[in-house]
Amino acid sequence: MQKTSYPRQDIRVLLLEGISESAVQTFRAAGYTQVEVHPKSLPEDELKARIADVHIVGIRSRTQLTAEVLAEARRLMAVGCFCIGTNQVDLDAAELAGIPAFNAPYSNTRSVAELVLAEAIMLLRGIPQKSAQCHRGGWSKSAEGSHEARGKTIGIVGYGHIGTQVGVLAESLGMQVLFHDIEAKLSLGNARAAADLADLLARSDVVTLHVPETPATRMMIGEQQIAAMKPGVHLINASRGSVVDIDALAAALQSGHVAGAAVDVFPVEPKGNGESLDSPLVGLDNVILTPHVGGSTLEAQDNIGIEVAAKLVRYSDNGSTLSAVNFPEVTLPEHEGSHRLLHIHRNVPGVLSRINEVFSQQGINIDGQFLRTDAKVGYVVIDVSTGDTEAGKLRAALMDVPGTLRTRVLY
Ligand SMILES: NC(=O)C1=CN([C@@H]2O[C@H](COP(=O)(O)OP(=O)(O)OC[C@H]3O[C@@H](n4cnc5c(N)ncnc54)[C@H](O)[C@@H]3O)[C@@H](O)[C@H]2O)C=CC1
Ligand SMILES: O=C(O)CCC(=O)C(=O)O
Repeated sequence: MQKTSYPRQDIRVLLLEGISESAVQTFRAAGYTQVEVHPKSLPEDELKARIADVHIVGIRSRTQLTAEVLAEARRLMAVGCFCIGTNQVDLDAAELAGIPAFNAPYSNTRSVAELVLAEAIMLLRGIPQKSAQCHRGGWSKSAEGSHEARGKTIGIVGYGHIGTQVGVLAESLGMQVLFHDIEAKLSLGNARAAADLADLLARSDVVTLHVPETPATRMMIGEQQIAAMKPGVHLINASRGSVVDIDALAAALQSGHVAGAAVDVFPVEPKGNGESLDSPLVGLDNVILTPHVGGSTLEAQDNIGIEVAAKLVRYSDNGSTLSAVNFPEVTLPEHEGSHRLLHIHRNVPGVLSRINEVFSQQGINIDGQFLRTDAKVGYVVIDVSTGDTEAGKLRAALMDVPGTLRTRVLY
């Protein structure tokens, strides 16, 4: 069990992977002066050493916060994923260490959708091959293999925030929109749900993937699914590299069954700028390769910086876990004039009554109490009107309650 109650200027924030300056400004404006920024992810050994000393860590998609790394994070109180995907964090391990993780679920949605639509047009026109030929001194002016987007069918796998935006933009070009999702989804515009994935694959001229990385989406597009697509189909993957069998895709691009592809995410991505991409797709003229930049626009990064930093500040200052991805969500009022005790514990019977006993034994009246639980963890927030010494004593007693994972006092 860790001690994690500090004044703001003692809270150390580590931001990795070139997180936007807007995040730094958001922390500073809130009184957090110890903000360290790194342009890249850190090698695992260095990450373990650095994470041991910080209270808040901010990452993007490259840093793997595994259970092993989190075990070194003795002081860590919150994780910020300055992106949409949170598959790079062992969310269960973080929760059981009493560490909520926050992300930005919408701030780069539009950026990904715009890139995907642009790529669909480029692929339908055969522009990647034509551009590559021109770069090599070739000149092949021909309409062969070039098509308008208008009237073609785009099949969207994963009709969530990004998928629906892609659908709306594609319809504005006159495309037919088909989608497949595991959840029942409201169709926007004239989009239609496919009967199933196989139906979508058989009917689409362009297939675009917008699912999260889960056990069910790993390799969901393999040799068999690619074979089930129309000959001459185009495939776009800006979701996660694990979703597509990259060797099967490379073979289908070489055979021409898949006419073109745009790939932004890879099973193994370089650790930083300057390292090269190792992929069977490298060197294929009919492939647009991008270095995981679907969400990398200045607009998106600026918004993500503000959004995630504000969530982290709110949790640190106030205890609110609204929109945490792995934690019971509590929206809390301000606590001016009172001390706020945060108690995170394993969700087992009897903990709450032991917590309340601590207050009655010390003769302290509770001003307000908030509780949320999920299957693994309970999160109790208790406001009391006491001095610093009494709050410290209460916290010490709360730390001894069996099942306690973490406590904090907000002054
Ligand atoms: N290339 C990039 O830079 C970026 C990539 N992403 C990736 O895009 C993913 C999607 O983002 P959002 O649309 O915001 O997420 P979202 O959660 O709004 O939508 C995902 C959709 O996929 C559906 N889904 C989940 N499992 C499925 C399955 N097995 N089959 C069919 N549908 C399934 C969900 O029901 C949901 O509707 C993120 O999880 C992230 O991995 C997100 C942002 C930027
Ligand atoms: O911009 C990034 O680093 C990651 C973008 C991404 O893949 C996401 O938001 O899930």
